[in-house]
Amino acid sequence: MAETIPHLDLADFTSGDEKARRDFATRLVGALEQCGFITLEGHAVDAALIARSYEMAEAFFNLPEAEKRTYAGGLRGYTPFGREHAKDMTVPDLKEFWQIGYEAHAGADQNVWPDRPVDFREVFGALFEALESTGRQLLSAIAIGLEIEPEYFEDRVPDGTSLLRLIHYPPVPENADPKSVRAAAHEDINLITLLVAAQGAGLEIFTREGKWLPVNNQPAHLVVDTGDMMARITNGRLSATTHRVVNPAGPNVSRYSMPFFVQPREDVMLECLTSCGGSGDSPEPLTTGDFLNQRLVEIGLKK
Ligand SMILES: O=C(O)CCC(=O)C(=O)O
Ligand SMILES: [Fe+2]
Repeated sequence: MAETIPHLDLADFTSGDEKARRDFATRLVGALEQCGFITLEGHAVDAALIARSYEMAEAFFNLPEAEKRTYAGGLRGYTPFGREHAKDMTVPDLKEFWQIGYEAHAGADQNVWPDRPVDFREVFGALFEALESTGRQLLSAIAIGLEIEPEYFEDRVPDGTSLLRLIHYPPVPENADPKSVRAAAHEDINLITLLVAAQGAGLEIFTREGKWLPVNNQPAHLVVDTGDMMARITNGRLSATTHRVVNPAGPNVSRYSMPFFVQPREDVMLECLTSCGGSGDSPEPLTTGDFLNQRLVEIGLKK
């Protein structure tokens, strides 16, 4: 892999003719195969909405700890500092976060909304919608690039378990365990992640050449990567690239980021795609719900 992350323009897919769409799909799958990460322009997530979302996230995380904790306890809503850890890590990540899912999702996990700041629901409802529609376009391009039915993901993802996560990494506390970092090395769990460019450096990916490469993308671009569910259904063709968020090298200030984790409905089988089989050693099919439960226990979010 080159020492830069491949960059694509989604407008080639959303506004292009048939050939441009197919080219985009081929380039997207190729870039994800080679690097596991891309940066993306030409998407539907408006720069003003991103700026407003960061203001809103900052206002929420500035609320008193006791107030934030009234929204804790489930997968959606608030997760306090020091709860989640990367798989196989003993020390927690240095972050707190808030999660939002599909309003129409059936089942126990339902959205919660804080009383303050006002407009929180409106702003993050709009951000969820913009990321959700961009995610659907990317999945449809991936389906075309993988030569499966273009509607494959469209039939499995809407109203499912996808989550928008608003993360606050506070200044690193003086008494933090020296081994803990903002986000320890991990692979994402889901099909794809759309990451709204963080304010401030810190994200690094582990390249296929075995080096940590900082991600320095422009604020208006999204960072997109593939997770373990995608690796599983493509039998490793689109593998999940390890990444981390390192502690600040300069001033010890807060960092905010907003990943949108795209994943299917609970009952959807994670089984090898017809175009990716053949080696005879593809992973056992498993439901999305079972896979998620297993991973949420491993990272300390479920007992
Ligand atoms: O904060 C970031 O830039 C990345 C966060 C991340 O990798 C994750 O939440 O899975
Ligand atoms: Fe991640």
